[in-house]
Amino acid sequence: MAKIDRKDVERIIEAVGGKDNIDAATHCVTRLRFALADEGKVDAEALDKNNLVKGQFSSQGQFQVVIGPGIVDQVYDEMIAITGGDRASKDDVKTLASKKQNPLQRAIKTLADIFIPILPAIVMAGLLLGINNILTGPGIFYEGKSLIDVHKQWADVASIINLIASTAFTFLPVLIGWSAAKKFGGNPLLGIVLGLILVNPSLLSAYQYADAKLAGTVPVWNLFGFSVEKIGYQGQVLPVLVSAYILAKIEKFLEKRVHDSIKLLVVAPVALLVTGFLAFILVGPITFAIGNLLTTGLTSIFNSYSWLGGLIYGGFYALLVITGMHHTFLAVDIQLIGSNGGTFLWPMLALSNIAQGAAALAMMFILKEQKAKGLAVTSSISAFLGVTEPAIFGVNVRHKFPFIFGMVGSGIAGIVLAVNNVLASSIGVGGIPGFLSIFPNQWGIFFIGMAIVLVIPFIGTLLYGRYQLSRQTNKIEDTQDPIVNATAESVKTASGLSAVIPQSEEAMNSENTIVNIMAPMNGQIVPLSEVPDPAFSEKQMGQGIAILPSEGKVYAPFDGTVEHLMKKSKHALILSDTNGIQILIHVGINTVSLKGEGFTAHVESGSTITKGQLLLEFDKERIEEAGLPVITPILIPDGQERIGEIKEYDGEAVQAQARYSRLI
Ligand SMILES: OC[C@H]1O[C@H](O[C@H]2O[C@H](CO)[C@@H](O)[C@H](O)[C@H]2O)[C@H](O)[C@@H](O)[C@@H]1O
Repeated sequence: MAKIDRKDVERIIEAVGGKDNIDAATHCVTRLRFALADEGKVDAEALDKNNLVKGQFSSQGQFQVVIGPGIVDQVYDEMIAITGGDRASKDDVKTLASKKQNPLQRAIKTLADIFIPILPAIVMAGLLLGINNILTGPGIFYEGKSLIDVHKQWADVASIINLIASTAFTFLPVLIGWSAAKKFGGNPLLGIVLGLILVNPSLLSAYQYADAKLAGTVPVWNLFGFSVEKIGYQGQVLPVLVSAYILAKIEKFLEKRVHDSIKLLVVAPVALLVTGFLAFILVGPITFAIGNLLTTGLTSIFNSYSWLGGLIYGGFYALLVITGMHHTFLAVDIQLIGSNGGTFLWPMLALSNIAQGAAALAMMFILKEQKAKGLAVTSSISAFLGVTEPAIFGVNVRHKFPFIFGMVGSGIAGIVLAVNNVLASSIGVGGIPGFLSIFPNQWGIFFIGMAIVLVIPFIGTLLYGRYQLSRQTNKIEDTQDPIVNATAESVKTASGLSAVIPQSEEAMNSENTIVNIMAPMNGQIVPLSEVPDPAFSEKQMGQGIAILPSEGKVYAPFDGTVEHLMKKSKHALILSDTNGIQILIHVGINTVSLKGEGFTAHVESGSTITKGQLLLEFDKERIEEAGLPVITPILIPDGQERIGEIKEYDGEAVQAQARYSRLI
């Protein structure tokens, strides 16, 4: 194990602004992760000059100093010894780091954190409302009449479906109250009660408010001569969000101050009473007005510049998905439905899903490798059903042009929808089933949009992909590697690159020792530059390749030893072969945050391994569900002086067969 110079560690501490600038520090298998009080104090130049530092960058409020596998834990230990600081967990650093985000970033994240947990309930309700739309919409099956007008025996079936479906929307403040109270650190049960208070049936429903206001029949409470409107907040987002924040604050305030013996009697009743009064007197009326103002503003912008709005939202929605910001718009959709009875944003979301699916599907005809083809098909089906991450991260972004064609198709369809003011009556299942949530009288135009997002991304991707493929094939024929030709059988693959399968390992031997490292997993080999993490893509720690795994298994690429397996998270392994050559296998990106969930290790640090042995299993779906890329960098960390040259190969990875690199 390499020895580190304490002075270098001291210089790192100095370069990140000194001990006092470090709020918390932790490390993963490759880097130190800091929550710094002031990132402005970082001396990037000094870090660059430091012998231990391979790279540095800031992401989501965390400052990361790339050290490399094998020594990062030593550097961390030394740093803790020097600073006398506490060892922090990754969560501590994350929490502190999130405090470094600017208010807008924090607000976006808070909204997403509140709405993601309630998404399944809303989507289920939207799907059922869609079925109800089909049963009750006139003109779908019969001229001017609905299905239940003609087949009256179905009327009550539709009525029950409607009741089940509309419940989640009618009582939406209850769902938001639960999720928001949890997020703000309060008691979720009190959040539910708060939501129930805001939609209590004895209040005038928000849906009837506008008519009652016109008729002058809005009921009021008289509080010592002061009138408070007795209205509910059905379908509203802001009143319950703000009230839940106040509730959690009061609750936490009381929790700290009230004696344990009377907590039950005091905390919840006082917190709810104060919040309830504030909600009806102040928060409700103000936020109700703000919510309506925002939706009126957004609607009038879309009415005035509908084509531009459609182009921007439709075109860039898939980019929002990449950043995870898309869930924030759920709140806007819900507010639009609550205030206007329909949302013009959600139909574009549904078509954007289809566009990315169509582009991924076209890749099935471009890619040659069977597993990559399989991924293209399955991920496109998922996108057609409303979940696009597998298509976006697994196929489209990786090849870039399918993603762009998806955005182009979706932008054009967005214009068509926006100009025709196509509305969704609810949040439904995105993608193709999305039509169920569109008002049936607008299905025609929605289906035109659907045709656009099927045809443009599909044809565009197919034609451009074929053109690119033929160009690359020509290039390969001109520039084949003579060493490879002399010793191995070259196979042209989907990406037009060369995957090399050696005829025999002996055939590769020369005077130098050649270490052939076999692929540790099945999948598609891609260049490190495609890994969405600069520590890997910029080769800050070493050379190597990345594999898009087709299954969740890591095998031993050679005979040797497990030098290190991340104990808790199990997401990364350092292996060394019998010559002492070390490699790092890092399953997915930021998967350390899963804390081992979805990972099963079959070896431990120090285990002896034989080529082809199953080392680790991971649940690809679990990683993708968490919104994390499953792409797996495999590195030969820098600093191994015995290594002369590293050759990297591209193409299909077949565990223990396809050679992905050799060291001379
Ligand atoms: O916002 C409502 C929609 O939410 C989901 O879709 C969105 O989030 C997915 C997961 O991040 C993402 O894959 C998809 O592209 C987004 O549109 C849900 O799957 C949809 O059914 C729902 O309408």
